[in-house]
Amino acid sequence: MSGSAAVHVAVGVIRDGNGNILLTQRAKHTHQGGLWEFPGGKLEAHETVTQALRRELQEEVGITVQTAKPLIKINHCYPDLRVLLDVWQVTDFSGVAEACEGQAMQWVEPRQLSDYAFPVANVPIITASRLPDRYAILEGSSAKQVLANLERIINKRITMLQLRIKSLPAAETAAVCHAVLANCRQHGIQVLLNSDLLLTGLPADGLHLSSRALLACQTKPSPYRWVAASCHNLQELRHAENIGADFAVLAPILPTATHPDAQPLGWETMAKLIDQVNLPVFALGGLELDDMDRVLHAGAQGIAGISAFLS
Ligand SMILES: Nc1nc2c([nH]c(=O)n2[C@H]2C[C@H](O)[C@@H](COP(=O)(O)OP(=O)(O)OP(=O)(O)O)O2)c(=O)[nH]1
Ligand SMILES: [Mg+2]
Repeated sequence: MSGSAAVHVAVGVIRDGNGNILLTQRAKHTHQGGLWEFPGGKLEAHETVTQALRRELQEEVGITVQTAKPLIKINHCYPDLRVLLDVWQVTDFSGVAEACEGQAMQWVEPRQLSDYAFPVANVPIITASRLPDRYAILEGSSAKQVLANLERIINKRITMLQLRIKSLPAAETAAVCHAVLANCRQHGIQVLLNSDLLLTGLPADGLHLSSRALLACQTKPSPYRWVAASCHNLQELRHAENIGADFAVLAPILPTATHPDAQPLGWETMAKLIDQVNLPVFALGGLELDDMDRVLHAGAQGIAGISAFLS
């Protein structure tokens, strides 16, 4: 199968006003029959992906797409078929969803997606649909500064952050981590601890591997709700994918004052790298929130940043 051209499929992760996601069940006799899916279907000749998305979602679930943004692209080789799943997040639509082809249909909370049996190619789509489009990196050169930065991040309505404290004495680091975790819990922010922190027993939501820690892992560290990894090139991205990391952060995309010596990847290389892995990837380095649209269209999950969320 690997030699034949991939079947290009437009797929919609459709959300209602409460954040629930629409699932339908594939007909028994079809490819991957009986499994649950995000509605969508194959591009017809001369159709763009957004045209196909619009047509398929009208045909299958009777809705008219008003706003959609790219979520993730998955290249997957089934034993009998190679597919390119071009997944879009539908954030606004008109009409009431109905099962136009007699298929089973459900609105499902993101955390309940794991209760449904999907085609194997869908694993990173499910992860992507549970992740935000902004991932903050919380740092600071003193306890006071870390907490002040957290305050600004909270005001930006961030829902996920990486805690990366490098330069504080051990006792102060532990105290600050506890304070950050308590504050984040209160505000519904998920916290991933950077692997360099070397603190055990903290009630965090996940682990963020430095690229060095990533390359030292042969399997996904457990038990963590989220495992993320810092990557700078294709080798690291592939390694993150191979060990089953949930997502990666790719850097630096643009020149940045924090890493003046690092060679930026640029937009084109970033898009090419992301295209080669089936993994949600946040773009980091010199980006601002205004770049979000361009970042999403380059294939990324969203923007990661230190200063991007501090203004
Ligand atoms: N729509 C959709 N297709 C998926 C998902 N995951 C996954 O592996 N696929 C695969 C199954 C199929 O091989 C292909 C989608 O084809 P399809 O059967 O939906 O195509 P279609 O709606 O145009 O159907 P048809 O006209 O050929 O009957 O992609 C998913 O979440 N949604
Ligand atoms: Mg279909």
